[in-house]
This record gives sequence, C-alpha cells and structure tokens, in this order.
Amino acid sequence: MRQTPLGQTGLTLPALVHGTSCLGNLYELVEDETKLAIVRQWFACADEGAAVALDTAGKYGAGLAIEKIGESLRRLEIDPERVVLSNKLGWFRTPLTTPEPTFERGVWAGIEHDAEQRLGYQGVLDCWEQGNNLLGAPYRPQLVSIHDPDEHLAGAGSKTQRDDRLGEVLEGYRALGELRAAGEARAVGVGAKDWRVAREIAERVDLDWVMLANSLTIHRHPSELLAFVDELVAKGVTIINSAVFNAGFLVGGRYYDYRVPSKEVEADKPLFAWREKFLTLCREHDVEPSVACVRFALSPPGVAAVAMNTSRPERVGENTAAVEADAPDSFWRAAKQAGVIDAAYPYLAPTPAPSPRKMRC
Ligand SMILES: NC(=O)C1=CN([C@@H]2O[C@H](COP(=O)(O)OP(=O)(O)OC[C@H]3O[C@@H](n4cnc5c(N)ncnc54)[C@H](O)[C@@H]3O)[C@@H](O)[C@H]2O)C=CC1
Ligand SMILES: Cc1ncc2c(c1O)C(=O)OC2
Repeated sequence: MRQTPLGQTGLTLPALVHGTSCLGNLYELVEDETKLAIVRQWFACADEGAAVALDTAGKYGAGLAIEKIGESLRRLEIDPERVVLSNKLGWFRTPLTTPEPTFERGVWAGIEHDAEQRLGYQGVLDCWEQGNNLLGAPYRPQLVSIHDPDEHLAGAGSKTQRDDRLGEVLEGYRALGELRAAGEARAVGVGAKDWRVAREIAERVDLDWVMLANSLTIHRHPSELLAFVDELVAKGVTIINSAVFNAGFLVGGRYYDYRVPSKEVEADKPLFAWREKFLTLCREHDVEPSVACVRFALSPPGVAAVAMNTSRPERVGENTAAVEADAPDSFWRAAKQAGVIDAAYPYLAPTPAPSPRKMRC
C-alpha cells in the first residue's frame, strides 16, 4: 500500500486510515473478542512491517475506543513503531451518574462512563493526558486535533457566542502547538464535516494535516473545495479524506451525512436519483461501488489517505482491497458523461486540453 510523508513531520501515512468508533460501541455493543479480531486484522492486512494508521477520539464511547486500542495492541504485542495514531481531543471521560450517558444520547451502546466537552487551552491538555492514560504505554498518539470544531461553532446561538467558541478552539490549538514544539505530539490537524470550518482553522493555525469528512466524495466535489485542497497542497499540508460514502448512502446504506433521507421528501429526491444512476453505471462497467467511491476520494493530488470504519473483522480486508483496486478510464469517462461526477472534475480521465494546433484553427 502507498505510504505518503505526512507534512514535514517525518511520519508517513498509509493510504488507509482505520476509523475506530466501533471499538467505542457506536450504535451497537461489540464484544471484546471481535474488537481484538479487528485490531489483529489491521496488522494482518498491512504490508509486512508497514505502519498502520488509526483514527480515534476520546468521544468514541467516552474513552472506550482508545482504551480498547491500547489493550488490543498490548495483547498482540504490536511494535509501537508500527502504529500511527490520531486522537481527536475535546471530550473528557467523567463518571456515569445517570442511567444513560448525557452526551450523544442513543449513539453509544453499553458504555460505563459519561463524557463532557472540554476545550480551551487547559481543557484540551486534560483531554490529551487522559487519552494517553487510557491508551497506556508504550503507545502514544502522534497526530492530534480538536474534535468536530464545526459542530461546536454551528451550535452557537449568536455571532458573539460563535466568536467565543472559536476563541476556545484556537486556545486549544495553542496547547496543541506547544505539545508539538515540545516533541510530545508530532502532527497537528483538523477534522470536520463542514470543510469551510476546516478552512477557517487552516487560515489561523499552522497545521500538518486536514481530515475532510462527507465533503469530497464521488457524489459531491465542489470546485471551491478543490481550490482549498490545492491551497493545502501548496502549503505542504497532508489531506485525509473520510466518510467517503457520505456515511454509507452512496453504496446503498440508509444514512446520508448521518441523517436518513426519504424518497417522499422533495429535497431528497435528487440523492436517490443520483444513487440509482451511479449504481447502474457501476454494474454496467463491473466496478464495485465502494471501489469507485474510494478511488474517487483518493484522486485529488494531496489526498494521502482515506479513513474507513471497520465494525466487522472481515471488512478490514475488503477496505484494504478497495484502496488498492482501480477502476478503468472508461468508467470515469462514462461517469462524467452521465453526470455522476462533474464533467469538469480535473483528475480522473480528464478531458484533454485542446492542442495548440487546434487552438490556432
Ligand atoms: N470529524 C471528523 O473528523 C470525522 C471523521 N470521520 C472519520 O471517517 C471514518 C469513516 O466515517 P463513516 O462515518 O464510517 O462514514 P463512511 O462514509 O465511511 O460510511 C460508512 C458506512 O458505509 C457502509 N459501508 C462501508 N464500507 C462498505 C462497503 N464496502 N460496502 C457497502 N457498504 C459499506 C457501512 O454502512 C458503513 O457504516 C470515521 O471512522 C472517522 O475516522 C468521519 C466523520 C467525521
Ligand atoms: C463514525 C463517525 N460518525 C460521526 C462523527 C464521527 C465519526 O467518526 C466523528 O468523528 O465526528 C462525527
């Protein structure tokens, strides 16, 4: 699998980053044996001795995911040099004092802790330390970011409150910059579903990487976002592309950007029409829809990796294969002709520029 240098950090990033929300029991309780099998598969499916990249967060099951990562890595005696770990900071584990956790109700199954949001300089340092303790030696996250700043900013009720919240986020980044300067963390980044917020942060913070979610997909790839990606490339910032199935909908799932669209709702109709056209095209060209989504997501220069979730051990191999598979030019040309992807999309089977001779005529 392709490995790409991560910014100027000296770290390298494989083209597949494993999401770990399932280790925190996202939507369903997953047995510890299954979690261990998933972690084993990450390493079994990687190239011999190659680094394996993981993306986690203190919010995933109120710290359960990061705890299980540490436990499993130790049980499998994985060399810490082989682990590239990203921890998204901003949620701090607290004791559970109510029948159900108070954050993201109904999202995390069977968890025994609660979590509270902590941002600002000290809040982010608290989350960093707690994450390190939950993970445990000899492992340590090298990539750090503030978790979902877009959601935090979108939740503000007024311009003043948004400014205050942005201040908290930027104070958090001051802490992350210090961790990096001290050599405690290696790479600072931002992950967001709203890429405009990622851009807002990238304008104010010296970042090594950006994780886009739900944004740069085969279904949606606005030219303004491609221009932002170009800016990041020019600055040497590495891009990780995630939620490349728009949360599953593109490959037949129920969720689109984490909500359930309906065929009965006028505004959602184009989504279903797009999907039908896409899936038909895939059948005609004998291309797996998931492969088309993943190859598209990796196509802009500067995108080093895609992040994909693994809730079943046998999926790990499929995800690895999807990153390594390819789709023919004829498929991409047909996708542009059919309007499945933007005809002006510059990267896959681009329309050749007119030759100078033709331009003279
Ligand atoms: N704020 C941030 O930084 C965010 C980061 N992420 C990252 O992206 C990762 C992936 O996000 P997801 O929510 O899982 O979105 P996704 O777009 O990858 O969709 C996942 C869903 O697609 C379906 N699926 C996956 N592979 C399939 C296949 N081969 N065939 C058929 N269906 C398939 C499954 O239903 C699965 O639940 C996360 O684990 C996380 O690392 C995601 C959202 C936000
Ligand atoms: C799987 C998944 N779903 C939703 C979200 C995330 C995630 O990893 C995340 O990090 O922020 C929102």
